[in-house]
Amino acid sequence: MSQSPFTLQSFKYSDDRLEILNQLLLPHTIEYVEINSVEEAHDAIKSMKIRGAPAIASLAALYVALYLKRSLNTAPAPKFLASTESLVADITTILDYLYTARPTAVNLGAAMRRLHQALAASLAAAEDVQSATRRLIKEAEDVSNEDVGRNKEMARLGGEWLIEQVKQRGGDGKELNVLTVCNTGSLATSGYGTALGLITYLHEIRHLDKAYYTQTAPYHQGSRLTALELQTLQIPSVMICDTMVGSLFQHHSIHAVAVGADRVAKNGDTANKIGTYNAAVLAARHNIPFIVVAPVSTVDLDVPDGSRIPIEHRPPVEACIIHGALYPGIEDDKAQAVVMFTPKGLTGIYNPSFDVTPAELITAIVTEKGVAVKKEGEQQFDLSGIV
Ligand SMILES: CSC[C@H]1O[C@H](OP(=O)(O)O)[C@H](O)[C@@H]1O
Repeated sequence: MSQSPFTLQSFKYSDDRLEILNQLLLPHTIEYVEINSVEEAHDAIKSMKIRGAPAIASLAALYVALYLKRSLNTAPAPKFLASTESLVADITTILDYLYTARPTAVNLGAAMRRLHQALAASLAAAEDVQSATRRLIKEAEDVSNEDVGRNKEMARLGGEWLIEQVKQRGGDGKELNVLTVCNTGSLATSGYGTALGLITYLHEIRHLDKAYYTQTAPYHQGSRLTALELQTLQIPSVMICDTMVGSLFQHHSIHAVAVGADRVAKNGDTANKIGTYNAAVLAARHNIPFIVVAPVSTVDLDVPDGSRIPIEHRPPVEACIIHGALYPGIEDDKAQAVVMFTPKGLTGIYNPSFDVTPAELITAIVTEKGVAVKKEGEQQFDLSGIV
């Protein structure tokens, strides 16, 4: 259950065990860490040992499932399993705590809300505590189980849409070059990925020439994580520094930019990894389609536009350090290093983790339900029909 067939799995889950791949140690060290308490789950998300909007939602939900399964197997039963009401009280505290781990990615909030709703349904149906617990375990596991299937669907829909777009622009739709930002692959999801899933799909159907990706400072999701995923999948790829997007567009034929999302507002404004907005501005300047690929659960109809999306600011020190391995000697796991490349004691550091790309710069928003485009002459999307 919830075991991904992919080489790089952001987590492993079984009936009595939940482990995450510590992404702070990638790409040089593959180390899975057990998650055994709500504090460890919260810390893993907050410290970005696990990251990526869908992956953190899955991890939080699976922690709840694990906690409940272990509790059912404990003798004597823990006090909170005395009644459905005490179950609701206990789990509500856990859900509300996990929800605070990271603020921008709406998937985490949506997953926690989904589990709140399962509890409410159990109360409304006057279910006994055993039934309510089993309902909640299933709902929590479904959060993760549903992810891979929908990722494959949006990858296919987005890939086919792009091929058609390129043909309409006079190309043959083959040998496509696609730029992406950050990491949106198996490491950011329960498997296959969103924007990186689209790129993988194009590769699988032999329509991809190369995947380009930005290093994505300061956490370096591109150079540490996307690089590893593309290498593992043997997808031809080229890494660029974040500052090179304009140069890439001037000197190479790039057919699309495909990115993931942490939250998409009702009008299509999209919060994604810092640097996404830069790429979108440059894509518009070069008339390159800019595609957002994200599950429906990333669309937040309660937020009318991007100005209302909460933007996480990471600790300043994270913009001053790089995780890696000592060079030379990168074959040695013990050579893991965190290097500070700014003067000690530096102050005045701006470190937002996300930016918001306005809908007017986005060509298409791809979800598992379809490809949304703006109506002729309009600057905003109407996403009300897809959620
Ligand atoms: C598959 S969506 C991944 C999404 O998460 C990233 O953020 P972070 O690494 O900070 O969790 C980024 O914005 C990606 O698009």
